[in-house]
Amino acid sequence: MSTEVRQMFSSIAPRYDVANEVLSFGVHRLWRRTAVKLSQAKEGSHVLDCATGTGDLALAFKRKVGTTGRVVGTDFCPEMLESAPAKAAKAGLEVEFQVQDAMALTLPDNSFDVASISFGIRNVDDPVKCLQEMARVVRPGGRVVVLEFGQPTGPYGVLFRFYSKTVMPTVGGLLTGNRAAFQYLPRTAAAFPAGERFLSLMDQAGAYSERAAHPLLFGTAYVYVGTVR
Ligand SMILES: C[S@@+](CC[C@H](N)C(=O)[O-])C[C@H]1O[C@@H](n2cnc3c(N)ncnc32)[C@H](O)[C@@H]1O
Repeated sequence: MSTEVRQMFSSIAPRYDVANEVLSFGVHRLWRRTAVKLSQAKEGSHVLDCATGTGDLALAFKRKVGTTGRVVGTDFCPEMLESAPAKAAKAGLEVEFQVQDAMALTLPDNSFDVASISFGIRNVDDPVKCLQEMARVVRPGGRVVVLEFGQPTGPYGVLFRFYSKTVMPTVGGLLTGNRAAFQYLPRTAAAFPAGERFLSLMDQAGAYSERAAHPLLFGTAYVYVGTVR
């Protein structure tokens, strides 16, 4: 499974940012800023962004933690990481990027104030293991922040499902040449536990003293925040 996921991201990597910008109408930027705010990261904080892809959330964190802070962005797909260092350099931000599997990080215990993952946790083979691993590298009292799609309900939900099932595969396919990836991504978003159901995964991880779900845009996405025991 993870080999297939890696290959899929590898094939869309060069056009990932364009597709993300177009398909989200730029809203992903606002959601990332909300995730950074809810993490309570501050000047000087040490942050790990898992499944960082092309690095957008890592860059948003670096803007927050400043030159005295440290941000490490990791992903298990080297092709997704390829454009990240140049993006960081262009923005004048110093961020380290490493190839790492979010379920088996080769980083020491308690070495970060915050660990994050955006639109990545639904792609890992074992989300509970990933939540444990992220908590392991965060100091007690630090935070794990997850940004992930939800399943909005009501009339907006109907519209959103239509958009995900028809517009996304067509436009994503045209932009990246991989229509199947843009069928897979909304399909996994529709099936992945959201809201209270995701909070139970955080409980199963057994690593958090507190956890909360913050819905964004009528539940189109959520920011989940866990305080590490
Ligand atoms: C939809 S992209 C999100 C990228 C980025 N975080 C963002 O918000 O744009 C999902 C990313 O998760 C990565 N990924 C999936 N499973 C992973 C794992 N087990 N370990 C590390 N990265 C993983 C993929 O390579 C891909 O870059």
